[in-house]
Amino acid sequence: MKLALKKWFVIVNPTSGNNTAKKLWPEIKRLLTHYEFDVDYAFTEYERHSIKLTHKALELHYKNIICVGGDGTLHNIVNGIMTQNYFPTSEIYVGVIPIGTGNDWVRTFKISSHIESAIKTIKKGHVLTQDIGMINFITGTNSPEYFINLAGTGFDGFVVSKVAKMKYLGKVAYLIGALVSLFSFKNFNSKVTVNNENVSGKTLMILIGLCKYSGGGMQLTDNPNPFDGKFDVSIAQNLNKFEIIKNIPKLFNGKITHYKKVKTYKTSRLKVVFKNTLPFVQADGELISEGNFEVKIIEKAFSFYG
Ligand SMILES: Nc1ncnc2c1ncn2[C@@H]1O[C@H](COP(=O)(O)OP(=O)(O)OP(=O)(O)O)[C@@H](O)[C@H]1O
Repeated sequence: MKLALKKWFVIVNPTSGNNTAKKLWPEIKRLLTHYEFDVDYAFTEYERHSIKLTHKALELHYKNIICVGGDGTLHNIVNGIMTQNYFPTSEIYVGVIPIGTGNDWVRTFKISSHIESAIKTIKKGHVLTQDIGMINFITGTNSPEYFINLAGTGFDGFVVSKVAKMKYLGKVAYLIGALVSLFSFKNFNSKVTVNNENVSGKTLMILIGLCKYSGGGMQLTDNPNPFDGKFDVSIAQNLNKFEIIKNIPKLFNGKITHYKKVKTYKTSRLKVVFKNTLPFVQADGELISEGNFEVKIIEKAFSFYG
């Protein structure tokens, strides 16, 4: 078997950032060579292909992976890392060259969206190891889904389903997606079990955060720390359309968590049970499924250059 410990495997999602990754790849490759990275690479050919490419890279003993794409590509690489048995997950090192629409995860760590600066960050070789979230659906046969940034359900998942069709608009797609969703989304009934407390009733959305930003720069959880072994959870209760519109600036400046109908928690696990309707569940901006679920933290599971 090929031993590739000092080589880098680059996973390129050509569709990221409205297909800009494909156009930028020759320049990225040139810069990687300039900074003396010894790379092999593969383009993703279909949705979630990064999971399989990650498995393949690890099978070939590449422990250094570079993600060229957005939050969705990184999410899939994380799911590839968490579902393999070749190496302990924290001993696999990921570098990110952000070419997405939202690029939310990198904002927390101030990894630049400028290609050469992002490559320099990887070259510096400074490794951080953060916590990962694991979602298990209680009903159905879904295998666990892992997330690195933020998972959510309700209005949040509904917006993600709308945004998927409008990413050609760029970062503003998230805000427009939220406004469009206002007219069709209905609050749902849920019971959230968190820190031995049951929070029941009409709910707008439930957010489970590890890092600070989502939805193209929104700050929806109170004070997330990806290294403290805890999620920052926000439960937005029965907000009406007027209250949502009034609070739009607070979605971006982080003050939404201070609103009277938003409850916040720090916890390492929680359970969400729905009554009647089953809203979409999203993880790192990717729609994953519907249904009752449990979430727990896996401490210090993901290592990256930052
Ligand atoms: N070859 C492909 N064809 C179609 N979809 C793909 C392909 N490769 C990957 N994907 C899917 O593309 C989706 C979006 O990728 P990604 O999130 O990286 O870009 P983005 O949406 O522009 O960025 P962001 O999530 O930061 O806004 C992912 O769900 C991934 O599964």
